[in-house]
Amino acid sequence: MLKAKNVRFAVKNHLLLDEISFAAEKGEFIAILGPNGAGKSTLLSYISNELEQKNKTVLFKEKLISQWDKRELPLHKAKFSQHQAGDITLEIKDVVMMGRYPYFDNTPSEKDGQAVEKWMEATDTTHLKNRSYEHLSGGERQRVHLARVLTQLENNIENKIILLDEPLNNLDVSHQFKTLEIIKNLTEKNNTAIVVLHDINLASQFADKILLLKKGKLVAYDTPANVLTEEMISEVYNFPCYVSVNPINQQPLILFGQNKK
Ligand SMILES: Nc1ncnc2c1ncn2[C@@H]1O[C@H](COP(=O)(O)OP(=O)(O)OP(=O)(O)O)[C@@H](O)[C@H]1O
Repeated sequence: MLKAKNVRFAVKNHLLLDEISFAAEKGEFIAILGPNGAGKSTLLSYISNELEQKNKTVLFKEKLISQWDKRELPLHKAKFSQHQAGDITLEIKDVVMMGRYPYFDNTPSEKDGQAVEKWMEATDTTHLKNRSYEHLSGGERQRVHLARVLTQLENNIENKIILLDEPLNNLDVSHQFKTLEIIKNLTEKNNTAIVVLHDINLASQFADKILLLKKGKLVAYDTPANVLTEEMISEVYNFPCYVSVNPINQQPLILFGQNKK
């Protein structure tokens, strides 16, 4: 579905991504984890073809991502970025409708309107539809952009990919779980999700695979049980931890800190 082969990316002699290779299969939920500055956002932007227009190291559906038609790719791939513009002067329903821009020229169709309604409902943003964006809270803004990105992928195409950079920022616990469940539902329909997360336990609970980064290098890429070990996590995050078992789903449960006794 998506293959990255020896991805290398440098800015002014500073190597941000160092020979990273991995393959994401259809239906997989992949969480990218790693400390601040590890290269998580850079990797997500790179595989999304935002950093190097002649990128020859990322294949999406067997074709170089840089060679995809610019109008066709947004129907198969959507990206949620960490930093959203703060000065949007539109009403919320129009912000979400931006996700349908690849589908119409001047006037949205009924289908476009239905897609907007569907994903506003799912992201719990319907009640905000006539509000102006600039006055929304951080978590509300986050959910509006999530609705926009999901609306973009509302079509009959199979095996789509969604790339999300810290989608849980500013969300309360119930909206964090709702968001992860939306992503999980997409992957259960054979779409692929690659998601940058900071919460290791949520990644452990929801992801099929963890891609662990440190200083631009891929440290591990495997199931949560194989990646989230005490040795690996305390080494990568440079912080002591204890790994237990989450009684809800039997996945690794990471507890940070040191026993002071
Ligand atoms: N355009 C750039 N020029 C120079 N350095 C950059 C540039 N973009 C990113 N970096 C540096 O590359 C490193 C990786 O950045 P990136 O944003 O990918 O990290 P991250 O793992 O997503 O971090 P965080 O968890 O803090 O969001 C950081 O040290 C950052 O300062």
